[in-house]
Amino acid sequence: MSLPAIPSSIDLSDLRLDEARALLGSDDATFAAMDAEADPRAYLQKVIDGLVDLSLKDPLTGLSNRRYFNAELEAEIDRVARSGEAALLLMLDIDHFKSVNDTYGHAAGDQVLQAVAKALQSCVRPMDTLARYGGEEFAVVLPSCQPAFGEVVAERIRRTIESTAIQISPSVDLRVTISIGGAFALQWIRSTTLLWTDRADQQLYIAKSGGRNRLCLETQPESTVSAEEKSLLFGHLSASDPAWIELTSGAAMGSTAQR
Ligand SMILES: Nc1nc2c(ncn2[C@@H]2O[C@H](COP(=O)(O)OP(=O)(O)OP(=O)(O)O)[C@@H](O)[C@H]2O)c(=O)[nH]1
Repeated sequence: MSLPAIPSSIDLSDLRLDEARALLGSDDATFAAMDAEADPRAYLQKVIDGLVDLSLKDPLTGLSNRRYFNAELEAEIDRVARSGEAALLLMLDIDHFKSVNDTYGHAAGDQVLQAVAKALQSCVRPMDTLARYGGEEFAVVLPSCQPAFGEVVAERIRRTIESTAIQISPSVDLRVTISIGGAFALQWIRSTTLLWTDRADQQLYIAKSGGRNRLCLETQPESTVSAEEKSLLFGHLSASDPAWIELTSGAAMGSTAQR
């Protein structure tokens, strides 16, 4: 098999199917017989890494893509249903982005998307998942996020974007704003990614129609688990047990809505 020159990074659009099939079909003896300089194993590994990246990341911004984000959201729903911890989903949409494209061109629009993605990354914790959700819309899920903290983070994001100068040419710096809608996970209840994102999207809609460059967070929904259900779930704990005190306190069940 003749191997292509081994590039330092793989552009998957250059990969020919017969080459990929030959590499995948190679056994150890074939690899051993190949020119050591060409290092087909490294090439194959780069192809695999490239395919994994492609399936999980948005190529323009390098953020997680929607597919990966939805899987993370699903996992967070599961975690919240089991632990009752607070978790916040934020949907973020650049304001009047069409006019950036219309005025400065699509390439400049792409630069703005990349700059916004970078700025957003600087505002979130490593444990948060940030994604390009589509077009000019981003999403972030924040595990272990109490309402007061969520509001602070969302406001920090809004201000960071507003104050970021984006250089699209040597003489043009742009500034854009972002609208943010947020919704907390339903604690102790297994919801769906669709219902959760719908609730956050409704808040985003309110932020947009309220004038843009603002955030709207849904108040944390009351837990629908009654005191009786709680005692069935955690009845094995005594009332003086610290775990019971934590579980039945407002902080654990998120019964108060803070804005
Ligand atoms: N440059 C660039 N533009 C994109 C990309 N994806 C979507 N868009 C553009 O994003 C724009 C979205 O426009 P609208 O949905 O009208 O929203 P908007 O102008 O931001 O207005 P509001 O959201 O209501 O504030 C459209 O012009 C799309 O072409 C992309 O990958 N690159």
